[in-house]
Amino acid sequence: MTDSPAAPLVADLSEDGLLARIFPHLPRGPRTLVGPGDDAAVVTAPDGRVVVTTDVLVEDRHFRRDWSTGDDVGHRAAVQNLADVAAMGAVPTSLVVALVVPGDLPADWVEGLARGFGAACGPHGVDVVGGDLSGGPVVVVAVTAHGDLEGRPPVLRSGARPGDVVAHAGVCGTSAAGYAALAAGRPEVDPGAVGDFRRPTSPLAAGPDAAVAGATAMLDVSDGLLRDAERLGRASGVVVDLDDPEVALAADLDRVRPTAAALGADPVAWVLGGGEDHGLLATFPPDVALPAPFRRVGVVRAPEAQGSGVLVQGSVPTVRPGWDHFAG
Ligand SMILES: Nc1ncnc2c1ncn2[C@@H]1O[C@H](COP(=O)(O)OP(=O)(O)OP(=O)(O)O)[C@@H](O)[C@H]1O
Ligand SMILES: Cc1ncc(C[n+]2csc(CCOP(=O)(O)O)c2C)c(N)n1
Ligand SMILES: [Mg+2]
Ligand SMILES: [Mg+2]
Ligand SMILES: [Mg+2]
Repeated sequence: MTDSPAAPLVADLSEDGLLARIFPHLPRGPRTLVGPGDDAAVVTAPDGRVVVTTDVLVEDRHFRRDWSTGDDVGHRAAVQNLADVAAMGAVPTSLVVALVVPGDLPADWVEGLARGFGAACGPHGVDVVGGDLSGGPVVVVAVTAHGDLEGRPPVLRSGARPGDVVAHAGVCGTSAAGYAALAAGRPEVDPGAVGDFRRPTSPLAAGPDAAVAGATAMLDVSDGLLRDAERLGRASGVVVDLDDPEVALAADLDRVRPTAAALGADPVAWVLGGGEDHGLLATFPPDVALPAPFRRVGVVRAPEAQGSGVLVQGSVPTVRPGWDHFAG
């Protein structure tokens, strides 16, 4: 299939030929003054400030080509970057996409990747305004995202104060369940979770909504609830004390429990330590009505003897806290 003329490999095309297959899939709206095709893009920045963030996906580290299509990887790469913009309380506006592909990759895979970006960005009015293309030994997708604070102050990781309510929007543990099902060679155990692993959805509108409601700190949960809550706690110099997960995260636990039972895994470890769901974790002053779909998952406490970080019901968590590329 891969060597038929109808399905060319990347190596059968020129750079310009590959770009010609990518460009038609990229969303383009009125914010973009100069889009793909020139030396750089030009976009509007009405606020006078620009939110900018970058995240990379590496083949066999973040995705496997026998587990995910090009469309899936494009979608995931877009969402994980859009979630970082939303986590600042901003509205995502545009992306640039740097792509490394091996010559033996089917060109259709690259076109699917562009389509995945379009599918994830288009509905949010986010434009893909440019990028870069290189050959290399494995697929690498590096995305830079921009966002608009619409006149509001950014919501940092460092603003949580003792007494604040800790709240989460989105799901916890579903992506980990999907990953585990794929890793066990049993994707049929939970096709929905496998779908969420391949194409996570982030509650992007909840970021600006949290900012408007007065969120004191926020981040997206990319590496696991415990690890990211700990980051927020340390950045703020406080303790994020999560409520009993069996109560606060009952819906997430119920969602993955049958899959965990089928695979002999611990659902609490997935919900507290699984990453790549890209929900938003935020803190709010205690008198604030939580904007939908945020739900309370804990409370902020002053640091005690153990310093800042994360606890579960006042105790040091016992499950693996989440993903770290270099530590266990
Ligand atoms: N190579 C780097 N050079 C400069 N700053 C970096 C580099 N890598 C990460 N950072 C910065 O460190 C901070 C933490 O980065 P990190 O990637 O952990 O956050 P994230 O993108 O929200 O999470 P994740 O990548 O796990 O989804 C960010 O402010 C990021 O810009
Ligand atoms: C093939 C394969 N193996 C393992 C995983 C799990 N995984 C990889 S990176 C990461 C955290 C977020 O990364 P980052 O911090 O870089 O955004 C997680 C949970 C996967 N997705 N695919
Ligand atoms: Mg990052
Ligand atoms: Mg983040
Ligand atoms: Mg990370």
